[in-house]
Amino acid sequence: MPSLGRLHLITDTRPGRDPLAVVRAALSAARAELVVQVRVEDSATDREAYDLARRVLALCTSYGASCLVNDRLHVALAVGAAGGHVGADDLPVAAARRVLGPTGVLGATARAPGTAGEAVAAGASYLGVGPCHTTSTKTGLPDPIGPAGVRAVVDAVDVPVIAIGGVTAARVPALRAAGAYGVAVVGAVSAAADPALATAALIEALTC
Ligand SMILES: Cc1ncc(COP(=O)(O)OP(=O)(O)O)c(N)n1
Ligand SMILES: Cc1nc(C(=O)O)sc1CCOP(=O)(O)O
Ligand SMILES: [Mg+2]
Repeated sequence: MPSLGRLHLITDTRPGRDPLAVVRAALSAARAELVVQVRVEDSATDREAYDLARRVLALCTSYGASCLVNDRLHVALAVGAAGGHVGADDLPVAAARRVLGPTGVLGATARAPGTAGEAVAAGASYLGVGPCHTTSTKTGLPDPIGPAGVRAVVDAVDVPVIAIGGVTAARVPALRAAGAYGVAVVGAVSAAADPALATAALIEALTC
């Protein structure tokens, strides 16, 4: 399995966004250090998800970066992405592992040590852990767990923990100190005035 990048950019496909332009800008700054997770609205069709994933994968490939697909593992397989990410409303982790096979990158959402351990035992190769801070990108989430919540999961598992939810470059040091291997962001890059500059700041915070 290839080594996992530390900065995961999740596509923002809410109305009025231009996810491909943001991905291009982020790749120009982070290059092979970036993982792009293609995430579409639940209302998007499989064809829309497939078309976006195909385009994102082509961009990632030209920079040596990895591409994952959120939720829709058949789309991940169809485009030839490196893997996918599942959460509580998606395929169970063990089923997702069967779909992706033994070498696919499989992320699973975990919010507490118990479920984190179960996800790893079922075949997750990394965990998305959060929400670390308040986010305006997704509704219906539990209260933020903060760096201490991330630390609790890190201490329980032996796979990389990717902290998610309200992550900014300024918040990265505390998350790293809590043991996070990397971070996943939507707004910190997608809503930035200069997405390339925002990506560079996140990479600097993750690698300094
Ligand atoms: C890296 C990472 N962590 C968590 C999530 C959230 O996944 P999930 O809980 O399935 O929620 P949706 O993103 O599908 O709404 C993620 N996508 N990536
Ligand atoms: C898609 C998603 N999942 C989360 C979780 O905690 O499971 S938080 C989140 C949104 C992350 O966006 P932003 O970086 O703009 O806060
Ligand atoms: Mg999901």
